Amino acid sequence: MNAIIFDLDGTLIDSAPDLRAAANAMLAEFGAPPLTLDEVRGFIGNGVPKLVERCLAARGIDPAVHLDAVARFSAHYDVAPAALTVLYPGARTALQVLARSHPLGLCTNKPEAPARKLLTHFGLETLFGAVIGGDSLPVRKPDPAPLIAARDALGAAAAVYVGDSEVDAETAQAAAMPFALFTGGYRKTPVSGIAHWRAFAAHDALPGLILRDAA
Ligand SMILES: O=C(O)COP(=O)(O)O
Ligand SMILES: [Mg+2]
Repeated sequence: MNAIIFDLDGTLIDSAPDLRAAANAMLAEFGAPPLTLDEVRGFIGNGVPKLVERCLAARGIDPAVHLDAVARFSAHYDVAPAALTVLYPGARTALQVLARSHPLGLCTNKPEAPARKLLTHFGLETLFGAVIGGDSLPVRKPDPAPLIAARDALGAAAAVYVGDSEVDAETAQAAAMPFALFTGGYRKTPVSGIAHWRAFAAHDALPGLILRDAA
């Protein structure tokens, strides 16, 4: 049975407001003014260390404080990652429908602890047979290893990856998996420039999109 593996931020959940809140709390500790939601949204996709690096650069803060800044960001984010975060409309139903016939996995660049906390918050943790975060392995997406690890953990020979970003498309390609692109997430470039097998703008369409070949 083919597995279906999901990205998290910008694919299942709109988490940018909480990431922004943690980023701005961290920046305030360095005496820097806040970033807008659009700015922070544009920094998401390559994991927390990269997000923090981009925040520091945007505010002209010395990159030498990076490690300290990552710890400060995580201290803010990890206590309440779901305060302002919502599931995309239709995401829960789509997951429930797909879980009836396929093993589901999660492969995100978000660290594993807050990723699991978010799944639990939304009551989704039992739907996922494998959860790989950005700190679960020594490498993160776009390296294909985390995606392959999620597939292997599900005991599946093949899988489809569902994500929202250029990084996800590159990861799926490197792992030789078909990629379904959610067009309403945090991508930075036009859909036409992102290699994909299928694309969807609303989660209600996802089960049909994936199951139509699956029989
Ligand atoms: O943490 C990030 O930067 C992005 O997380 P994602 O891989 O779930 O989109
Ligand atoms: Mg994403």
